[in-house]
Amino acid sequence: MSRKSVYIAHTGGTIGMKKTPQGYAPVRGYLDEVIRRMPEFQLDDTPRVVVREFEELIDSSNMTPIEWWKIAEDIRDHYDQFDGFVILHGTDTMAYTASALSFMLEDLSKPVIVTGSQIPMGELRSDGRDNLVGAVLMAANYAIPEVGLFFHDRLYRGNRSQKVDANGFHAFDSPNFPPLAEAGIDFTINEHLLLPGPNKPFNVRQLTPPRLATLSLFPGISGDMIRQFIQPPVQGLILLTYGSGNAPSKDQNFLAALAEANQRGVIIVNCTQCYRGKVDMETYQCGQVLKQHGVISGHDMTHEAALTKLYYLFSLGLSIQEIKTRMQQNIRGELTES
Ligand SMILES: NC(=O)C[C@H](N)C(=O)O
Repeated sequence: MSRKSVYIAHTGGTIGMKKTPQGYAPVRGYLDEVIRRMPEFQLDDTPRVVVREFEELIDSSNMTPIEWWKIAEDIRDHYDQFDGFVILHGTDTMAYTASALSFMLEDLSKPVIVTGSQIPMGELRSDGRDNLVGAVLMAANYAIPEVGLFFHDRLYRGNRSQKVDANGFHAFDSPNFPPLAEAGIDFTINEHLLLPGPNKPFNVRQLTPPRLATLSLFPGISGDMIRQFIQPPVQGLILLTYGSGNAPSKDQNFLAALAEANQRGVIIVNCTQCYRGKVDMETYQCGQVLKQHGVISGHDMTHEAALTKLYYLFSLGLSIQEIKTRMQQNIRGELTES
């Protein structure tokens, strides 16, 4: 059997950072060198890895759809030459990038696994080594036709994942979907959870980012605040609501502001503020009013998935009605249809 090969794209993040007088910052040429020296990659049965460092290494707080496109293009350009792909990325916006890539990489048949670390690779207690080796082995050896996020011994579906701990090593979770795989003494792949492989050739979709916004409800929010927030040119809003999708039902000004935006063609998607569970706008009157004023359900999507899916659907050039319909349907395993 020929040796497997994995392409590693290094975009930045703590994993490749060094201490500077201004705090941790990415350093060019550093991580490539560290990986080259790692004994794990000298073994005969470890996959062959090629590391490509991005021109500008960034803290992932600086990620935008422009960087997502650079990552997607890079995968496209190397797609045929490698068995799998690992994206080294900062943890802060890793779940957004994993979600965005899951939509942008259409008809994916090879693993694309995003990972990073909480402590830089060059430091004694770094979690980067385990995360990198685990991600590379998953990407090389298993038929995972989707975008995953590997962290602290677990592989999560990219568009189901969220950063859940700012300090701990168990920094990610996918609250509404079980892990796709676990790394113990053996790797356990939950094959029944994986997406089916594609029946069309791989394609990469560039996003033409619409003007989107996210707003989290809080006691005391007013209709005027909402109205200001969703002024034109905003085209879509992810509304983070209470519990199973509830909002203040007695504030007519608040509801009118939503209805006006809906009339203008703004797509308002209801996602819960809760860590786990789904939106159901039928259960409570405080949910039903949102539906009556044009808000659509985000079901059990993460906020990251809902936002990046909206970016993606706008980029397909669909009508507002079609976008609303497809937002509420499963397209990449990001949503559980009930
Ligand atoms: N652990 C990390 O990677 C955090 C860093 N600020 C980043 O997201 O780039």
